[in-house]
Amino acid sequence: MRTRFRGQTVREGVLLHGPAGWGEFSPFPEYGPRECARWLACAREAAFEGWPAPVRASVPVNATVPAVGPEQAHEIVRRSGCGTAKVKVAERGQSFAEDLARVEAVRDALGPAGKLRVDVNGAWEVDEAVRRLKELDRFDLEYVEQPCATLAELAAVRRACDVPVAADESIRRAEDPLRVRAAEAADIAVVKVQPLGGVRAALRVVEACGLPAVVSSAVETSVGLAAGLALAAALPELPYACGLATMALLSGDVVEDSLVPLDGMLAVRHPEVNFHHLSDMSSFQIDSPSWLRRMQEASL
Ligand SMILES: O=C(O)CCC(=O)c1ccccc1C(=O)O
Ligand SMILES: [Mg+2]
Repeated sequence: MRTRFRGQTVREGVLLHGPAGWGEFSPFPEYGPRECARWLACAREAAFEGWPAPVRASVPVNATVPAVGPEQAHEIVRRSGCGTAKVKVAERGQSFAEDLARVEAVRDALGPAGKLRVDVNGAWEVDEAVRRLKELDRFDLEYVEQPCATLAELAAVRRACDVPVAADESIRRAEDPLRVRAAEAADIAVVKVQPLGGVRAALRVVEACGLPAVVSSAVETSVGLAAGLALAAALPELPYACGLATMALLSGDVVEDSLVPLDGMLAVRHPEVNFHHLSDMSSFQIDSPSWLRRMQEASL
């Protein structure tokens, strides 16, 4: 990876090939077999079934800004060509002053017409969230993603402030979407295809949830991103830019023609792995026995 993201600097996973094309199985290191079963179902769907028909040929995407300094944040947004940016805030070990400086730099790079959202990854208490969102909203927030950890806290933030609330971590398990709706905890659902078990499973989650959806990546290669793109392409409504411009966070890819946006849009496609690309790069290393074990355990 180019910069640390979610505390990680290396991204690992398995690529599957089947009659429908390539699939990616790349659960984060801390995920156990039960959770990994859904990630594997997503890869299997990509390789063996393929995806539902798209209703659009391209998808608007946001630039993703990790918890970097303001100059770097400005540069990331400027180079992305995207009119929407999502900024990570509340990174462990950083101050709120650093968040403000990063968000200010991103607003400057976007200009007044750009859309700017922040992602807290559940790190704030309710009072803290309400106070900080009031301050951050001087940079005009489109929404805040997962300001607090629990549904009750999300609902409290939503009642107390004007910034729309998106649920991300609260959507990950199949039984959660209905509870998000019942708790009136969010205005928007962030959906990721691997943790939800594939494109069809994620479409069902969005339908059950009844909220506008933002498709976001788990920082995959172009093979994994293609599944998220297929979901975004198949959703009946897509009112927000999606978090699928994350190839910019990785230092390498496994396909020739990477899924990177042009003028803030990703063209819908399912790219093929390029073997030359893989074998040419000494930077691609993987511990195969441990990944085979993870796949087997996820299949039980
Ligand atoms: O949504 C985006 O812009 C990019 C994806 C992203 O932020 C993300 C990627 C991997 C794991 C968690 C998250 C997250 O949204 O919290
Ligand atoms: Mg998030």
